[in-house]
Amino acid sequence: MLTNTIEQTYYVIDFDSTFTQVEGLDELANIALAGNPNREKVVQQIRDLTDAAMNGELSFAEGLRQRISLLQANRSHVEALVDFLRTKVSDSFARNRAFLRDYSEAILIVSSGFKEFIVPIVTELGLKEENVYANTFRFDADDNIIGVDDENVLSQDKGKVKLLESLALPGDVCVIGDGYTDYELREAGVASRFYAFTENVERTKVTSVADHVVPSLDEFLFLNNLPRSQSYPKSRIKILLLENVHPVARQAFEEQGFNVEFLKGALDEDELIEKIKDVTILGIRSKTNVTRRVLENAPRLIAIGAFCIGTNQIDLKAATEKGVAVFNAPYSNTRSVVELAVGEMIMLIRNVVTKSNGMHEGKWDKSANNSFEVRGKKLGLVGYGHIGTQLSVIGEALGMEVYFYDVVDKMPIGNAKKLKSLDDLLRIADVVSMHIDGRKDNKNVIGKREFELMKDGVVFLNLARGHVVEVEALVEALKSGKVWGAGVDVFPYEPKTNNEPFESELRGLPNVILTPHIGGSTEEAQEGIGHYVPERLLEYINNGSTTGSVNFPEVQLPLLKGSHRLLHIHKNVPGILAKLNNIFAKYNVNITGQYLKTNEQIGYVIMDVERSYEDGFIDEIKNVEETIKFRMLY
Ligand SMILES: NC(=O)C1=CN([C@@H]2O[C@H](COP(=O)(O)OP(=O)(O)OC[C@H]3O[C@@H](n4cnc5c(N)ncnc54)[C@H](O)[C@@H]3O)[C@@H](O)[C@H]2O)C=CC1
Ligand SMILES: O=C(O)CCC(=O)C(=O)O
Repeated sequence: MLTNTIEQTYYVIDFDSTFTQVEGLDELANIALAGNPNREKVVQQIRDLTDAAMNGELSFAEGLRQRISLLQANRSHVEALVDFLRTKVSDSFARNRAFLRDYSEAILIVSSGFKEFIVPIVTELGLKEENVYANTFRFDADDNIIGVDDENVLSQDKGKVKLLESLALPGDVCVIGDGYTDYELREAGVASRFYAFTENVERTKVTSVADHVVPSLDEFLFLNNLPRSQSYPKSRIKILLLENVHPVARQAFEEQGFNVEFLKGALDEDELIEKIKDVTILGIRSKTNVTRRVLENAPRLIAIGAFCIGTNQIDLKAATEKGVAVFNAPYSNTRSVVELAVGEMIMLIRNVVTKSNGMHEGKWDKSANNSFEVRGKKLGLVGYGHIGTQLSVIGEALGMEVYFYDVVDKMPIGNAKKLKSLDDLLRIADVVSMHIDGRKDNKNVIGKREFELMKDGVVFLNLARGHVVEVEALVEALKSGKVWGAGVDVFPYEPKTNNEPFESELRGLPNVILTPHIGGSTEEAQEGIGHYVPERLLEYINNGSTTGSVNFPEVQLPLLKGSHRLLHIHKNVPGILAKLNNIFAKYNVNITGQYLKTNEQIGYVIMDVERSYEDGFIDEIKNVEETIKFRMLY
């Protein structure tokens, strides 16, 4: 019985598919009918009856009667059900057990399920047995379930309404549930608000009549300013994933309760500006340009994940100025690019492309003319980073002499030879392969002059970025025979989606392999990237760590335990830490951990503080003049 008579708020919470992820009776049938050849059919019949009752399409009492008669369950099945339900408590309820415990006086479980399985589950999370209102089974002498307690109003139509009327709770009542019978409490006036709970199941008939739709208990607690385990509900954090990133990425975010939008193609600047307004995390590959204009229209954006190596499509300077951390996958597709380059090089030197094209036109040209081995040839790598060095190793294993040129002094791997200038490399190589990054300065690194320096009949590969090679010059060099064959994977303009046609002067030229920017597009690479980038982003969102960021100072933070973590990103000018520390002193806030890292543009200060502090403290921190972004985690 409720003993609390003070005017207060009562939280009436449904059990099946709200407190737990599943419907108790459906699962009981599943357990009881194990081994029965008709199990699937009967369980489905029970599910249909549950759904019809939850949607308000079938009288509740009739639905319950029919379900019980289909069950064929006994007491031991109920015990097995309790064990199963322990593993099926809704995630947001499990993580908010402190709220359940601290508000247990005010929380009522009102369910048309059964006390035999509800009470053990909810009391383990701190609720009170006397606050559970539900049906009870009737058993026969052999412990078989033969019916329900018909006297209990909850086994009748409008049972929840009748119960709440009889309780006459002395305060405001709000209801959280996934079924129409939960809404009926609001409709009947015994509750002032109905929150449709959609973490496990979403019924349009129910959500359409709700005062609020809450995808998790966190959202409910946030809306009602109640104590909660998450400072900000994840369901409110929008993640926009573009360019068909691997499904494991989407799953990683959804599993943690984030609100994910997934698009197959890229967006142009205006489309992205429209979409990004309420986005907190953006995921892209190489085709979406994140310009300063885009960033200026992204007030909530805290991080960008480039699901690839290159980050030249992102205005990194503007991102840093706006306090947006950028992460990439620096080596997950390295091997895929290298393998494609090796394959293309062999096909071109061996003259396979021309022969294959000829065969498709009916030409049988069996001859060794212009077909060579790669063994003993000189491989010239422009750019000796992750990809260049991998290709260096494989080139050597194929018996090639490897030469490289890099703007940075790099250690040669194996017997590779470092050359002092690009010109030296172009003069010596039989195969020139581009592996430099896509920074702006690298526009047209290879143009007419550079092709002229190359050996006659050179093989040329560009799997780096389209703009590093002047396409007209390459076309001319191919037509003149200076370049014998080319493999091109990247282009100055690339179609945004697979529906857009590909236009290029390179189309139709013989001995040219054209691929649609798929150097990194293998199942292995994409899955690897799909795991790697979300891990970095989630560490940043949940913990503040910036490991692997390409534009933020790197900070690897300990897990947050018990404190509040303040994350302050500011312009890197002298005196900010002193200003922050003065505010801490003024409010007498105890700091349990403090970390600071800077780069040329920004400073990133992380402060772990004890949970209790006066109003005004956080506002003062946010209002420090040089603040770019501020976040708080707990
Ligand atoms: N086709 C595709 O699908 C893929 C293309 N890429 C492209 O390949 C590029 C290289 O990738 P990684 O090797 O992982 O990058 P990395 O950053 O490890 O290596 C790039 C190297 O190029 C050097 N470099 C830059 N500009 C140069 C110049 N003008 N002359 C000589 N050296 C220069 C750098 O010092 C660095 O050593 C990426 O930036 C990306 O644009 C990467 C993955 C897939
Ligand atoms: O797979 C992609 O979309 C882009 C691959 C790429 O160019 C990169 O990783 O830099």
